[in-house]
Amino acid sequence: MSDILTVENLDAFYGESQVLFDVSLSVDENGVVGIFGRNGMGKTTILESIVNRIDRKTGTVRFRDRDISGLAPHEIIRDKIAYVPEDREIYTALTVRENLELATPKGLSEAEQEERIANVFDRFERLDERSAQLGGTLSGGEQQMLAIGRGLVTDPDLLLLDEPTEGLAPIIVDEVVEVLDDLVTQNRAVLLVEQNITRTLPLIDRGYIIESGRIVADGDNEELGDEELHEEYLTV
Ligand SMILES: Nc1ncnc2c1ncn2[C@@H]1O[C@H](COP(=O)(O)OP(=O)(O)OP(=O)(O)O)[C@@H](O)[C@H]1O
Repeated sequence: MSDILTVENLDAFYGESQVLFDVSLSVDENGVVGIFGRNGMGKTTILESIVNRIDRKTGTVRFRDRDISGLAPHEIIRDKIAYVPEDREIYTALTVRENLELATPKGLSEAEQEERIANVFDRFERLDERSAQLGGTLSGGEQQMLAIGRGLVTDPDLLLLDEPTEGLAPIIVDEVVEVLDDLVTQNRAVLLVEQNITRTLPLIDRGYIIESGRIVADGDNEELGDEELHEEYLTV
């Protein structure tokens, strides 16, 4: 199967300090790929490099056959990549519906925009019930759903998700995992960054483990289920 995303020999820096070293990875069309690692290992920086939100990087990022390494973040998003960052970046003073409206691409007819939003409400009943509620008053799990919903209204071919289960109570993690499980059965590719390998490993087809900015292991979800790998690279 062909790749939707190919990252080759990526190095990334914050100022003088290098945080990614020769990272190469790929996501196949409709594939679900995970990147796992402890805090501060460089997972977010990989996603930020893909959407070019990083000051200094070298290496190549290709979306399908196109080199997108030099594109501005908004051009990358227009290229049908949605990025759901770790801090969710929802508008706390706007309602759920307004958050979704703002994320819907310009240039669609009103009917098309409405359809995109209706699709999100169909998928996330909790958001539908709270459509007039302010973003800042949602629970952590609901905010995560809204952040994912904001990605989905762009109808992306590739969804980049940064730690969607982070900071959520176990019962809410269950709900978010259910949402992700549903998402990954659709015709779109997902690149998921997580510390929580136990809960999210069943969702992925393939994955990578990162340690101090370097990929140290990769494999299918059975191979990445190895306890020794978890001990060495993931247990805190
Ligand atoms: N804006 C920044 N300026 C300087 N250093 C940074 C910046 N952002 C991240 N770093 C550093 O880069 C390294 C990788 O951080 P990154 O956020 O990519 O890790 P992570 O694996 O996503 O961890 P976390 O789960 O904590 O977000 C860390 O050492 C971090 O301190």
